[in-house]
This record gives sequence, structure tokens and C-alpha cells, in this order.
Amino acid sequence: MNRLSPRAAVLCQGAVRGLCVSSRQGRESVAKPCSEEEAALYVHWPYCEKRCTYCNFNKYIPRSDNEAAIRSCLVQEARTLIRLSQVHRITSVFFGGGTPSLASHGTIAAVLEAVSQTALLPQDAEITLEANPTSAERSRLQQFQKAGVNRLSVGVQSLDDQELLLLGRTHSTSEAQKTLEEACNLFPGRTSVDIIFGLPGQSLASWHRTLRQLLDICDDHVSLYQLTLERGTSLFKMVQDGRLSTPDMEVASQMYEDARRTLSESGFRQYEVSNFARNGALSAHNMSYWLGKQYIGIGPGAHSRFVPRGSGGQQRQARIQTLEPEPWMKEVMHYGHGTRKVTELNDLDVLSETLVQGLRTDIGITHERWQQIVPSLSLYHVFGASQEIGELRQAGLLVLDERGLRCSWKGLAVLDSLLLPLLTQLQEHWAQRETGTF
Ligand SMILES: C[S@@+](CC[C@H](N)C(=O)[O-])C[C@H]1O[C@@H](n2cnc3c(N)ncnc32)[C@H](O)[C@@H]1O
Ligand SMILES: C[S@@+](CC[C@H](N)C(=O)[O-])C[C@H]1O[C@@H](n2cnc3c(N)ncnc32)[C@H](O)[C@@H]1O
Ligand code: SF4
Repeated sequence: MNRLSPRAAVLCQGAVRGLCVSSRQGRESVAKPCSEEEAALYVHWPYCEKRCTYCNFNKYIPRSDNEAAIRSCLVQEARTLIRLSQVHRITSVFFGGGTPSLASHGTIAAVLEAVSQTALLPQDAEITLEANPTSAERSRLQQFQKAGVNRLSVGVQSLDDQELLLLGRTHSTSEAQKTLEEACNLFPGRTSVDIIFGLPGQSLASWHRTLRQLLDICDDHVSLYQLTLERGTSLFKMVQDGRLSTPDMEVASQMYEDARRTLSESGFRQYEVSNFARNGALSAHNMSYWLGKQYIGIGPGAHSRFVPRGSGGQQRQARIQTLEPEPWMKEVMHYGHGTRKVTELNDLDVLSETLVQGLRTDIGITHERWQQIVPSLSLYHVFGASQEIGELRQAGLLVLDERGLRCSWKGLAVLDSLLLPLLTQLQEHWAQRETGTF
């Protein structure tokens, strides 16, 4: 089985609300999906207590207490980038990391305060904080709630003590269960759990046990991530040195299928490759990524996609902030932001991102959304006549109909292998269009 890693979720594209018209290369007037009035906001907290054996996200072990400095830099960068984007409304805020539950509630409140002073942050906007069981006792969770957090994403990862040890987690199963219970108590209907499967040596029986236990204690949102063995992590090294077995891909595929079936039988909708929700508890913030809306990322290594209208920009940009906390802070103090890299996205980039992100969801890409990017180019134009795509449709993996383009239930499990032919077809069609063959 071939599946996207969780971090692919942050590479986003096009948008759905609002059209702005720009003329590119004098070719045609293109209505672009800018959703320019609003954006989601991601805030990266770069510190963790300890490195988990599997993780290569942008995180550091703090050497000194520099929270006051980080706080003022996050506040400054939020102001700068919101002004640069000229959005009037922040639709959701996500404090991710690293381990943002290690930050003090004062820092969370200060960032939210700065956001409210710079743009409208509606009362009911989803405000998520990622919480690790070891830094999320009830009193801390209550303080976060007072600061404005209304959704928690709890990093449980496994409900088996041996597996937690292997993953290098700092908590036991019972500690994770207790945190989850407190979280569900304080944030009913708005508590999510992250679980990883496909671990070296993990058996189907152990996974089934975890799933059963999970269903007993979880709330309305579950994220299931297949382990990606990341270069540079200690888990990768242990597998490479032969101290641990390579995770079995066939077994991992079976785990995924069993989990999808079990969760769906318990009333969960699989609304994205790795995400399941019941009672409508879909994550608004993550949906913004998958639907190609604008998002602003602040903090070390955060990613953004927005149109910098404040500097006269008309085109969507991809931005990445400086990775390491200390240099990032220096840049923010100097320039008001720590943006390290800016990439202008052309229409083909936006279409490609729309494909990659949109197909992760069960709704896929609607005709309306696709044609907001380039009105004269329909999904049927690009994919309708392709023999290879036709075969994928016939195999029951892809659906192209009056609603748009999407994966079937079967197709969602092998999305990576569908993306290659889809992206190739898009590029070929685009090249023919540019040279006037179409
Ligand atoms: C970057 S972490 C931050 C959350 C928080 N620090 C925690 O550990 O609970 C977000 C999620 O990514 C997932 N993740 C991280 N590394 C992964 C890997 N190598 N393979 C699969 N999932 C991974 C984990 O489930 C984790 O909860
Ligand atoms: C893997 S997802 C887990 C989301 C969780 N399952 C939920 O439903 O709320 C979250 C992680 O993705 C990464 N992430 C999300 N948005 C990001 C952005 N804009 N820039 C950089 N990293 C981002 C962060 O490491 C964050 O901890
Ligand atoms: S999984 Fe979470 S706690 Fe563990 S190192 Fe990564 S960011 Fe830190």
C-alpha cells in the first residue's frame, strides 16, 4: 500500500471563496480562487521535552527558558503576516509543534489577542492545541481553555506500553487514557486523538486491541497515521541496523483497512485519508488545507499559502519560515517576520496542489472549485479522454462524474499511486495547451 505521509497535509493549493481576476502573460483573464478576505492561521511551537524515536518534524529540545522572547516574536510575526495578507478574518487557529502544550497559557492568549487586534477572529472559530499527555494535566487544559482554545488534539500514538516505549514516548497508556478522559470532559465533541500504526513488529491482534480500546475512550475525531520511517530518526537507524524488523507493508495495509471498517461501523466518516469524524466533528483548520484555502503559518518552519496583497501581490505564494528557533527570532526582531523562502505559484502549481490535496478528502474536487482556478479548463478536458485515467476509473479507483473528481473508497487507500498518473496527465495537457495544441 502506498499512502501520503501526514506532513503532505501542509502542502496546499487553490481556494474556494471569492474570485479575483488577473491577466497572466496576456493570454487570458483568469479568475483565481483567492478567498482573499480570510485565512486559517497555524502557529508552530518548536520545543519538545524529548525526541520521539520516529519523529522528524521541526522540533528542538530547549536549552534555556526563552518563552518571553518566543512569545513576543510570535505576536510580532502574526501581526506582520496578517497585515501582509490583508485578510480581514482568521477562520481557525491551530497551535502545533513540537509540543505546544509545553507553552504557557499566557503565550497562547497573547497570540490570540494579537490576532484579534489585527483581524476578526470570530467567537466560534476553531482554536486547536496539540497536547502531549505529559504536559496536559487538567489544570493546564483549563488554563488553555480560558486562553481561548476550544479543540484539543491529543498525541496518544498507541495504547500499548511496549509500543509507547519503542516510540520513545514520555507517557504510559494509562497516562494517555487519563489525559484523553480529562480532554473529553473539558472539550466534549472537540477532542481528537493521533494514533500511529504499522510499527516494527506490531501484530494485527495488537492493532485490533488498540482499536477496540480506542473506540471505548475516544471522542468524535480520530487521526490514524501509518508510520513513516524517517531518515535521521533513531527508529530508522534501529531498523537499518537490523535491531528492529522492517514494518510489513502488507500487514500495515490490512491494519488500515480494518481500522477504516471498524471506525465506519462505529459511525465515523472517513473524510480524509488519515482522518475520521462523527457527529460532524471535522477539523475546520485541516479542511482549509485540503480545500486549498489561504493559510498563514507563523513560528519556526511554519508553512503558508496566501496572496500578499499588502505588498501589491496578486498571485498566491508558498512561504516557509526559518527552521531553527534562534535565527528565526533574530529575523523576526529585525524584519518583523522570519520568512526564509517564498515561491510564486503559477496556475499549474495551483492546479497540481488542488489535485494532491483535494483528492485526500472524500468529497474530492468539485467542477466549480477546479474551474475557479482556470475557468476555461474543465476536469473533463484534462482527464476525461485519457486512457490511463480511464483505466483507473474502470478499476473502480477514481470517479469522474457530474460532481467532480474523487477517489472511491478503494482508491483512497492507494492515493499515492493514483497521483502520479493524474499529475502526469495534468502536466501533459497543460503543455499541449500552452503550445496551442488544444
Ligand atoms: C508533529 S506531531 C505533534 C504532536 C505532539 N507533539 C505529539 O507528539 O503528540 C503530530 C503528529 O504527527 C504524527 N507523526 C509524527 N511523526 C510521524 C511518523 N514518522 N509517521 C507517522 N506519523 C507521525 C504523530 O501522530 C503526531 O501526533
Ligand atoms: C500531523 S497534523 C495532526 C493534526 C491532528 N490530527 C488534528 O486533527 O488536529 C499536525 C502537525 O502538522 C504540522 N503542521 C500543520 N500545519 C502546518 C503548517 N502550516 N506549517 C508547518 N507545519 C504544519 C505540525 O507539525 C503539526 O503538529
Ligand atoms: S512526535 Fe510530538 S512530542 Fe514527539 S518529537 Fe515529534 S513533535 Fe515532539
